[in-house]
Amino acid sequence: MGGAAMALEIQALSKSFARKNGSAREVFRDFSLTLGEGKVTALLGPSGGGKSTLLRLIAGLEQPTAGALSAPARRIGMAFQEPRLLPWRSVADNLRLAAPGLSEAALQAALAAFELDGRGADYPGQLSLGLARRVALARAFAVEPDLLLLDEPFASLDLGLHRRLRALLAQRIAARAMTVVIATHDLDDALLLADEVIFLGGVPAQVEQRLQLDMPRENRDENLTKLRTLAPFYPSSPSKGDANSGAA
Ligand SMILES: Nc1ncnc2c1ncn2[C@@H]1O[C@H](COP(=O)(O)OP(=O)(O)OP(=O)(O)O)[C@@H](O)[C@H]1O
Repeated sequence: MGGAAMALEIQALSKSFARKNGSAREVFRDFSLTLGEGKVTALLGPSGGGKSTLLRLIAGLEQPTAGALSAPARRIGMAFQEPRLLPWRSVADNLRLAAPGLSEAALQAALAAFELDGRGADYPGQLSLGLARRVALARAFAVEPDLLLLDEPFASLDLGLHRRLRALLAQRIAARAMTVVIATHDLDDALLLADEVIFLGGVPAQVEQRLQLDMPRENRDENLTKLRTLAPFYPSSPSKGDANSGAA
């Protein structure tokens, strides 16, 4: 296991969508990026900038218009912007369907990791958005991924829930060796979770900046104000001005 091993190589990738008027929306043109094995990468950028599209391309859910993505054969765990649980299946069955062969002990551990003890028999319709997001994350981990793709995993949660879930995710990331890509527009998410932050911008999207974060993850909460100064060009999320990100 070499430190320089590549988890994912994106070479000269282009992706366009057809607009209703027939013109093309060019999301990526000749876009190249290499992500390191076992690293946590945050993709940061404005809404509509191409983050979800890039995750979907990496996952193989979308095909590039041109260019190539090379990734070793791997198990992919993914949590989408919307939790996308199967509504007619219990929480436990949602996990079992994603991870066939999941033992009962592993199922319970996956639920417990996201504070879902006792929720296995619930149905998605009974869950708040915060709980549904926890289930979506537990499901992504249940597959024991070596590539974990997370698209705005805390979107639309109030600040307290956002922080709590982020802290739980940080614990799970620390506990398992895997390559992680998190799309977010929240600078604090990136600063608290990532080994590297990739700032995307422009149309078509380009890498505007790359920021390596060497500080141990467990020390970042108390240093968040300092960490934010590493990206003075990127606005902190409104309503998240205080330094205490509440990992407790
Ligand atoms: N299936 C699609 N058909 C047409 N256009 C699409 C499709 N998917 C994405 N787009 C367009 O591609 C652009 C990038 O969208 P994308 O969802 O990747 O951005 P994003 O950075 O993830 O934004 P957000 O945070 O709002 O999800 C947008 O202009 C979007 O309208």
